[in-house]
Amino acid sequence: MSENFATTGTIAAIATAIVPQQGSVGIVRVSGTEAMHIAQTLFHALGRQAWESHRILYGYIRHPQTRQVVDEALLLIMKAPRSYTRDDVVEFHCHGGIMAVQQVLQLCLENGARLAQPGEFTLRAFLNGRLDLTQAESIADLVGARSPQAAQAALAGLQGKLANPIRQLRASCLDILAEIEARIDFEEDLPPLDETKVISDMERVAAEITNILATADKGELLRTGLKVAIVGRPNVGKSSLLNAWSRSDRAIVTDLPGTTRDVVESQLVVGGIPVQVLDTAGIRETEDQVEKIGVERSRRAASGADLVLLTVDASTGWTAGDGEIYEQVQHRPLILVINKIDLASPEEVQYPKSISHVVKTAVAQNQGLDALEAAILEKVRVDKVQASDLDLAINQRQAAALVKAKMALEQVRETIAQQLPLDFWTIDLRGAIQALGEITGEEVTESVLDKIFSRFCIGK
Ligand SMILES: Nc1nc2c(c(=O)[nH]1)N(C=O)[C@@H](CNc1ccc(C(=O)N[C@@H](CCC(=O)O)C(=O)O)cc1)CN2
Ligand SMILES: Nc1nc2c(ncn2[C@@H]2O[C@H](COP(=O)(O)OP(=O)(O)OP(=O)(O)O)[C@@H](O)[C@H]2O)c(=O)[nH]1
Ligand SMILES: [Mg+2]
Repeated sequence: MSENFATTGTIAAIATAIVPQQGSVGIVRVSGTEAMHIAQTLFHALGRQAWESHRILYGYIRHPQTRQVVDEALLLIMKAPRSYTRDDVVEFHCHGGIMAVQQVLQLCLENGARLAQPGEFTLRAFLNGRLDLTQAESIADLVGARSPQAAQAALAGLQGKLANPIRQLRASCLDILAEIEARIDFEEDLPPLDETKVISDMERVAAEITNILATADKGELLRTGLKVAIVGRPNVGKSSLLNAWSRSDRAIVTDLPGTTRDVVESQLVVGGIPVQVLDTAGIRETEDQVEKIGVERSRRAASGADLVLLTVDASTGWTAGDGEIYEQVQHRPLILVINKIDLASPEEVQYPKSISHVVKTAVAQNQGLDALEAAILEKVRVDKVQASDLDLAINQRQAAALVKAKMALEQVRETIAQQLPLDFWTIDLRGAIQALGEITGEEVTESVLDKIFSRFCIGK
């Protein structure tokens, strides 16, 4: 392992949010051989309570030298191997805010622990065999989930709904490999290799890989979500759209053109997909210094978004200003929102024929938002996320490894077709086994682990 991930020693970290005012309880977690000793040094249990595994003790945390009380707290003990990491774990459940947990963490560090790296508790759970790599990734997904559906998909992964089929595929490949290798090693004693069966077994594996690969797009959408920028001329109703859509007063709305100066964002869920919506300053030529910067930010938001909602005003029709904005964003995935249809017929709006997706709204009356959501899902070519999608939704790392495995299997087919000797068959078959093993972590390099676990938060 890299020095970042030294697997020995006792690690400690604050496991709960460290934003002030963001929790009524704060937890400091400690894992490793010194965990129990640290607990006994710092924690003073009241009365006669047993220091046993899976017990909660009530008492005080005290500075071991000054005896000064740092907090009134609970102590949770989980002895190896019945813990999150499979090592001894203790947790100090302190009062929330940041003062208590920061002091308790400091005391842990002064008494035999070192600060945990991001994801290091989960890394230990992986290295100690409690979790496979897909389950560890699911934990990061669960913590980062921005929609109930994304959380549900992460939980399925945590329960092994990806690991199990991948392990089975790898086991099938290992069986095929054993069949072939036996023929290489003990050629004379065995019946000849059933080539047709080898091929059909490999095809079954390849077909299953294809099925699993088909879940990657949805997995990506559930994990990273969509960034949607609302752009248009001043006063067309962009901020009103953000507010109506998010059922909030997030953005200032007035009848003065040029109200919004900065990018205002809101987090929504559309058909199960987390969506970050950006309301932007109305785009126009202006001499106002502040507004100029705002307009520049609008352009940047549009070019950084997965989808642009070009919003126009039905009561003014399509104007030259709309045309100029369209020219700037037309190469991006785009939906035209014709707003204020309570004031004028949308049929009067002469928009360019190159625009394929059009939605008519009166956002001030909450009209047309369902149609807008439907158009967004259609534009990004996904159906609403179904419950069955949430059982299996792979990430990009897993997809890349599956593609590698599939290509390796195709290569074996090629080798067989060319009637090359058995030794050659095994080379690519081993490649497929290796790629499948990378997904669950049976075969994984340190740099891959570094990449996966460094994305975790500290304390996880
Ligand atoms: N206070 C607290 N809450 C938490 C966690 C935690 O670590 N601490 N968790 C984590 O972040 C999650 C719960 N996950 C956990 C997963 C496994 C074990 C555990 O001890 N597993 C043992 C089996 C225990 C037994 O058999 O009784 C094991 O798998 O070996 C504990 C928590 C969510 N809530
Ligand atoms: N009648 C009607 N008025 C609307 C509708 N949507 C917005 N408005 C009004 O249009 C005016 C401008 O709305 P905003 O949401 O501030 O417009 P904006 O596009 O954000 O404007 P800037 O921030 O200046 O670019 C306000 O007076 C809104 O009440 C609508 O659907 N119908
Ligand atoms: Mg605005």
